[in-house]
Amino acid sequence: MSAAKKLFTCTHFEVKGLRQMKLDSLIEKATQYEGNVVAVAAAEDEEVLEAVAGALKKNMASFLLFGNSEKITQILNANHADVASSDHLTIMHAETAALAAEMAVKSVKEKKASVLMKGNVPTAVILKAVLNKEYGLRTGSVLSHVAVFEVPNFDKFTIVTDAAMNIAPDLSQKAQITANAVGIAKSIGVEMPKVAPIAAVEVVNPNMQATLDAAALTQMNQRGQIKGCIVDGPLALDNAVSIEAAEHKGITSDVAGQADILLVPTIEVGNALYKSLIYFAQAKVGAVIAGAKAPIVLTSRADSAESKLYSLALAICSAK
Ligand SMILES: CCCC(=O)SCCNC(=O)CCNC(=O)[C@H](O)C(C)(C)COP(=O)(O)OP(=O)(O)OC[C@H]1O[C@@H](n2cnc3c(N)ncnc32)[C@H](O)[C@@H]1OP(=O)(O)O
Repeated sequence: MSAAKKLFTCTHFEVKGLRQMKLDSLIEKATQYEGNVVAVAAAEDEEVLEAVAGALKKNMASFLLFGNSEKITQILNANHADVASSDHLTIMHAETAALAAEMAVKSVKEKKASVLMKGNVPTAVILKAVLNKEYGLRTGSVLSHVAVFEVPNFDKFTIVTDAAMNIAPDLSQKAQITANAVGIAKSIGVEMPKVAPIAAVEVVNPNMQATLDAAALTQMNQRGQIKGCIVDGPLALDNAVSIEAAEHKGITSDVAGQADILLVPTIEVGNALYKSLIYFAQAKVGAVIAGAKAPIVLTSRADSAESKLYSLALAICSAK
């Protein structure tokens, strides 16, 4: 597949005088890239095909749909007749979901596709295929979940990592998770992301591992071991995202109150933050797994169709 051509850089919208980052801008940006192909593993799923149809209508990418060809065709004809015979859709039959995952992963490995998307296949099955030593998409780095939020009343994207893959990362894994998130941030126009390793407090407490790791990550950043970003922590969530809260605590920091990336210490913190933003703050989100040979969209049934489209757009924007 030819390299995607990047033509579009603006990701801002002017909203009532406020320069606000909108996830819709990622859809617009994704349409400006050329030649992206998304391999969908076990595409026989109404909601996944709704996202595929939405992306096709916006000319975001071409799709290789692996799975039960009869069911895929039936769903497309019944619900998306307008795109069912699109030149940008290819259906490849697979007898089982596991085989569909393997075929989709192999198509990415063979550079026939630039993005992998999960369909009607358990997360563990597709991740096993991704991590397969023979045909998988390992790079030697940690794979991690990166979620980009548009939070009401916040004028920039808030990136949360890792809310869904790494359970209790150690310091080395946190450094790689940071690098993955920095790569995603840059792909959506955040040139020098500010990273806040989150803890319960903003001072080092030897009894709180999150604060020790945060301080070490800060030092690693200052010594050039974590590049392309500014890391400063530990920070509690309030002093990471609110300048007033940071000032109230007397924190002097390039990151406090302005964090682009919230690096959470464990999956529980990240998952609760992720879901709080959606359910309490009505935030919108797009997310990918980064760190593999290609970005991976792991949709879940709870995701809205809009969120699946944002995730696809994010994956396309970050595909190399
Ligand atoms: C945010 C909204 C969406 C959600 O709520 S999602 C729900 C919450 N998420 C989850 O439940 C998933 C949590 N994570 C997990 O269960 C596991 O870590 C995960 C991803 C399934 C992997 O676990 P296992 O399959 O048991 O893997 P394992 O530990 O036995 O390792 C097998 C080989 O894979 C490697 N591996 C595992 N995780 C990796 C990673 N993140 N990056 C890179 N490599 C990774 C691991 O090193 C091992 O390699 P090797 O065979 O020793 O060479």
